[in-house]
Amino acid sequence: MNIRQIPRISLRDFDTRRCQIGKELIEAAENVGFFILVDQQRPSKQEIEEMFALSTKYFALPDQIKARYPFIREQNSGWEKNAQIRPSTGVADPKESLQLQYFRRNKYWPNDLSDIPQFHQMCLQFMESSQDLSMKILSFFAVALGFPPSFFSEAHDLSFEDCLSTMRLLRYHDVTGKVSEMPEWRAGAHTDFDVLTLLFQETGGDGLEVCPGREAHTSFALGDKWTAVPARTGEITVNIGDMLMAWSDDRFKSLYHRVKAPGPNGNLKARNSIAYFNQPRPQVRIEGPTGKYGALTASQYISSAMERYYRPTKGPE
Ligand SMILES: O=C(O)CCC(=O)C(=O)O
Ligand SMILES: [Fe+2]
Repeated sequence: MNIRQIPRISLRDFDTRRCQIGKELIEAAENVGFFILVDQQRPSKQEIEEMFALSTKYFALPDQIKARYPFIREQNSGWEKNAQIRPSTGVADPKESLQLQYFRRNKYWPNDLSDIPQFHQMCLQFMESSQDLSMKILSFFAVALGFPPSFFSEAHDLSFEDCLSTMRLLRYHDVTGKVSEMPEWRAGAHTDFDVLTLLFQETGGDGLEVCPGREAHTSFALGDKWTAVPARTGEITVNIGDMLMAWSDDRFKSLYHRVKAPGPNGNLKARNSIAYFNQPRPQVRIEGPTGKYGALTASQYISSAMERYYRPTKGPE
């Protein structure tokens, strides 16, 4: 398979067009694994712009302040800078990021940012609207797999104390004057280990590329045919993660993706993105309808994936 086009799916008039939207989502999940949502009600373009403005303010804070909540691997929470070494490249992504897990919001989020007092509240709201949209999408996938429509909403219920869904604010460094010293990739090739990722990009921040052709969630399938995914503020790039590929017995595809660094004539300014990773509650059993793979709990799946994903991660700098 050699995709040249990432499907664009309009969510306009969601309630009256449910059937058509569901068909398009399932087709995109089966045949591609990446798609772009447009015309969604929430998170609205304005909410997304406000979130990017908040993220820019956060990353502009001095490193000593951000380092008060350092990345802790066991908790998949906190701030890192130049510390995530992707196994595919062996070098650290030139970026900084902050991971916020919904259920750890009281202890592990920066709740003391005097320059950005609205930080906690805005992140919370953005996660909640990302959650609602994710569950709408996942209800179609649940039915397609023969599960009840609420199957994934129950597995990802944010009202429980332990739901692992995570938002990640990302900022890839400004490379003005430094192009020749920078690694080729802003984010090295990887798959996401969650169930479903919503990725928010900003116009001007191109570089995301995907590699089609992965047949099993256990395989690497790193080909050499990469397709660019355009970055436009207000649209939402969605991709299937490894856990959903496993849960669907490999029917829905979790693709390798990466972020290419700009060349000398590209946009050298910092690139922001925001990811919302849907991860189920730890004791949920991941087992597909045909039983192709043995059942694992989400907690077991995430621990082994974190090991692969972050194996060589350095401590915070
Ligand atoms: O920044 C991007 O566009 C992609 C980020 C990503 O793939 C990730 O954090 O898993
Ligand atoms: Fe990713």
